[in-house]
Amino acid sequence: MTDGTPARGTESISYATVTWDQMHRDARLLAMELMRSHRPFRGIVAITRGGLIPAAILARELGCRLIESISVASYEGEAGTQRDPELLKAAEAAGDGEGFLIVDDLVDSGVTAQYVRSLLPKAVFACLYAKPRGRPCTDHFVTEFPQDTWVLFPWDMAPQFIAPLSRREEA
Ligand SMILES: O=P(O)(O)OC[C@H]1O[C@H](OP(=O)(O)OP(=O)(O)O)[C@H](O)[C@@H]1O
Ligand code: HPA
Ligand SMILES: [Mg+2]
Repeated sequence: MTDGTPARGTESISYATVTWDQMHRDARLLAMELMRSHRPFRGIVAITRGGLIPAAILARELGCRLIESISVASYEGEAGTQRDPELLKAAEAAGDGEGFLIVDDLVDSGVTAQYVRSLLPKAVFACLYAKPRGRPCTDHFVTEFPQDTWVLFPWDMAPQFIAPLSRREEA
């Protein structure tokens, strides 16, 4: 797309918006599920950049103070085409992942999750949102979106003035 709006592939795509409030609520729901189903985690590994905000909320709720990060790049360009994941920074403090929780904002194709899991095979993986193809790659998630829907996160949006219908030339 010429305006920079992301679209994976050439197929038509719908958009779903996620607000800060919604993300916060979903992260708290995820924290409740994780508290119910796991022993306390030694630490959290946030997948940058999208995983950083959910990781901060989960760390607060779960009482985790050891936060590691892992940086992986796989999407590029305005069209958002995906290439093989490239490791920009490893999660050295997490070893093989034993006792750690890996956190990301969403799983789409599952490529990022699969790659990070291969590096930290003993960690639990959690994210807020999942699309059908990525769903098997996560142990926990809160909400599913259709595969052909692009999720617009709050950091990708800004409130904008919009003219009333009566003032729009082509209303
Ligand atoms: O399941 P996948 O198809 O691999 O897609 C999911 C990944 O894509 C996005 O990150 P992106 O690589 O765009 O980088 P960012 O987090 O830095 O925005 C998102 O935050 C996930 O990490
Ligand atoms: O739907 C999405 N939204 C934002 N970033 C993404 N990265 C992969 N899929 C998505
Ligand atoms: Mg990401």
